[in-house]
Amino acid sequence: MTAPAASSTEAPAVEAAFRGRLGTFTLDVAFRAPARGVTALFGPSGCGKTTVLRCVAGLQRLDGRFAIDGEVWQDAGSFRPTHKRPIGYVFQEANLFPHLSVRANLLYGHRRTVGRGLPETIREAEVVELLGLSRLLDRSPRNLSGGERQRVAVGRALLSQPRLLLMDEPLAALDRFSKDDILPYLERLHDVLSVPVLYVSHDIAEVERLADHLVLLREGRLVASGPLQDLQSDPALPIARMPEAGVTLPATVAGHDPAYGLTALDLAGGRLQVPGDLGPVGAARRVRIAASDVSLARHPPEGSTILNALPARILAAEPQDHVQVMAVVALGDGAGGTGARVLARVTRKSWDALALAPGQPVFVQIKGVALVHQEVAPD
Ligand SMILES: Nc1ncnc2c1ncn2[C@@H]1O[C@H](COP(=O)(O)OP(=O)(O)OP(=O)(O)O)[C@@H](O)[C@H]1O
Repeated sequence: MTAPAASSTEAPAVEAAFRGRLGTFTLDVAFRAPARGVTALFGPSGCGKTTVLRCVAGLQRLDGRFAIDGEVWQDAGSFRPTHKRPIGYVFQEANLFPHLSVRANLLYGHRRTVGRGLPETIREAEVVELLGLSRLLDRSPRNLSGGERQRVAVGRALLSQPRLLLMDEPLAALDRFSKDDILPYLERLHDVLSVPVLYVSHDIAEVERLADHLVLLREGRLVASGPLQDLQSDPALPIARMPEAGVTLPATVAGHDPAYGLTALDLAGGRLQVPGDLGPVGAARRVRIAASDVSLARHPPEGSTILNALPARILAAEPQDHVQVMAVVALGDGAGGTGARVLARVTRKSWDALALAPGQPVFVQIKGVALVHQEVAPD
C-alpha cells in the first residue's frame, strides 16, 4: 500500500487522502498514483469510488488533501472550489446539450477555458480524429447512439483542457455492443494523450483493458494501490478471488506460422503460440491470461493438445477456499523468477498430490490467451 507523500519531489503524482462521514458511510482513503496514464478506482458497489471522485472534483468536501504534480487543490488550510480545478468530468450519462450540434457541444468547454486565456494543449482536430467524430460533427446528439454520445462527452471534457480527466462509470449505461465500440477509442486516447485519468468502474474487464494503475477500495477503505499487473498477480487480494481472475501482460509479435495459422508472441520469460494473425513482427500487444486457463505440471508435459507449456517457478500460493488454490508463477527457467507473472487456479487436491510449494520449478500449461488491446478502424 502506498501513502501519499508530504511533498512531491519524485515522479509526477496524484496524491489523494480523504476521510469523513456521509450519513452512515465512512470514507478513509489515501493513495498515490502516477500523474499519467489511467488509474482505475475499483471495488464493489457502495465502496466509495464515486465519493472519492467527487472529492477530487471538489464537489464533495471531506477532510484531507489532494495534489497533482505538486499543485495542491486541497489540504488542511485550503480548498480550491470546483470551477477553479482544471478537470474534465465524464459521467455515466453523456449529458450533452440536445439543442446544440455535436461540434457546438465539443466546443462548449473549449471556449470557456481557451477563451479565458488558458493554454490549449489538446486541439479540436486531434480530439475529432482520436475519437472518430468527423462524420458526427453536424449531427444532433438526439440522433446519436449511446456509444457515440459518450465519445462526444469524452471529447467535450478533453477540449476543456483538463489537467486531470475524471470518468465515473462512463460505459455503465451502454450495452455490450456499444461498450465494445467505444473501448478501442479510449485505449487510443490513452496511448496518445498525456492527460492523466481517474477512472471509476466495477467492471474488471474494462479496468484491465484501460488501466495502468489500480486503486482497490472496499467499504470506504483502501485495500491496495499499485501497478495493475502487480495487483492482478497478488493471490492474497480480492481480485484474485473473482471467477475471471487473471493477468494482462505486454507482449511482442515474434513470428508467424502460416501453415497452422499461429502467431508467436514473446512475453517476459517465455514465448507463446496463439491462434490467428496478431499483426506484424515487432508489434506490441496486450494479452490476457485467465487463471482458470493455466495449469501446472512438475515435468514437461507429453502427449498434450495444449500448445503452450513454459518453464516457470512458483512464487506464492493462497488457498481460495476448501477446493482451490491460487498460485502465482514467474515465467522463465532461471532461479530468480523475473519473468512475467501468471496466475494459476488449481485444485487443492492436485496441489497436494504434486506436492507443489513456493520456490519450486514447474511447467505452466496455458490453454487460452486473449488479445486485449484492439486496433480502431479509421473514421
Ligand atoms: N451525500 C451522501 N449522504 C449520505 N450517504 C452518502 C452520500 N453520498 C454517498 N453516500 C453513501 O456512501 C456510500 C458510497 O457511495 P459511492 O457512490 O461513493 O459508492 P460507489 O463505490 O461509487 O458505488 P457504485 O459502484 O454503486 O456507484 C454509499 O453507501 C452511499 O449511499
